[in-house]
Amino acid sequence: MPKVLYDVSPDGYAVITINRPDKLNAISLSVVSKLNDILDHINVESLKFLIITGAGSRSFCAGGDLNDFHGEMSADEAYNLLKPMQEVLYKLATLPIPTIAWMNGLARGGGLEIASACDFRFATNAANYGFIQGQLGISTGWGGGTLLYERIHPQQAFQWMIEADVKDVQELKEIGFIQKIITEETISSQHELLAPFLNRSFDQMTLWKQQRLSKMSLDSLAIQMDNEVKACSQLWVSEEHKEALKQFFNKNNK
Ligand SMILES: CC[C@@H](C(=O)O)C(=O)SCCNC(=O)CCNC(=O)[C@H](O)C(C)(C)COP(=O)(O)OP(=O)(O)OC[C@H]1O[C@@H](n2cnc3c(N)ncnc32)[C@H](O)[C@@H]1OP(=O)(O)O
Repeated sequence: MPKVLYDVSPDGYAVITINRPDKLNAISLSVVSKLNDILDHINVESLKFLIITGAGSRSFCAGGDLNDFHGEMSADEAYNLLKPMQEVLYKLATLPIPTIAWMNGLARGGGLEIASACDFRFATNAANYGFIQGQLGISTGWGGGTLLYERIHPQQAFQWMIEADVKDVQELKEIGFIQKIITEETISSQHELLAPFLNRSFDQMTLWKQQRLSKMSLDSLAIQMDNEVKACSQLWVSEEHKEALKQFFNKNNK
């Protein structure tokens, strides 16, 4: 099965599905390349909005695949490893149509960076969500910290990064990270959460997205996201990060 699925609905929206449910939809390097390819070829003129989700009911995305995103390397090598996914997130964040992260299950680390790249986040109440990079001795490596500051109050973003805790949907709602709680997970044109998006015209959706993007300084966004990758690359080689990876692999007997 393809690791990323792309489906276009006749009702005028598209769905990207990260399709590695047995690995909690962790982002491998091959997933990065497929996401990049899809975003480069989306026919935005024929779409009202784009959804990104994860396959299965357990996980939206457990972050970077630690089998691919690890190993003895220099800070420069870590930068080269992280940078392509940062570029994917920049493309997602600046797509000319609205985007929704359909958080069908848990999210960790880079999974929340993907969600932060989207304009809207709808999350299931049956899971929990953590910007846990702080626990791993690193910072956000794909530019998602910069994006988080665009989505919620800076004080809340700052605190979440430092505390690196796992939150439930009520907490996410309180800090304004998610807009809706999903109780019926299947994505369909009949879903009540999608009705307001489907009832608007193509031109309305594009215009409102343009308006939203005009409130962000895109050049500065690109620079800040790149700086974030550089900063994470420096932490990548720290003993704290190596120790955190060792614990994951010990637990999973890898
Ligand atoms: C690298 C980029 C960086 C960034 O820029 O932000 C990050 O994304 S850092 C964050 C990376 N992600 C994590 O650290 C989360 C790792 N996963 C977990 O801690 C746990 O899986 C879980 C999310 C707490 C769920 O635990 P549990 O219910 O016990 O499930 P398992 O651990 O058994 O996982 C099932 C299955 O999935 C594999 N898996 C899960 N997460 C990843 C991952 N990030 N990379 C690779 N593989 C992952 C896990 O190994 C299991 O596979 P099998 O052993 O083959 O069954």
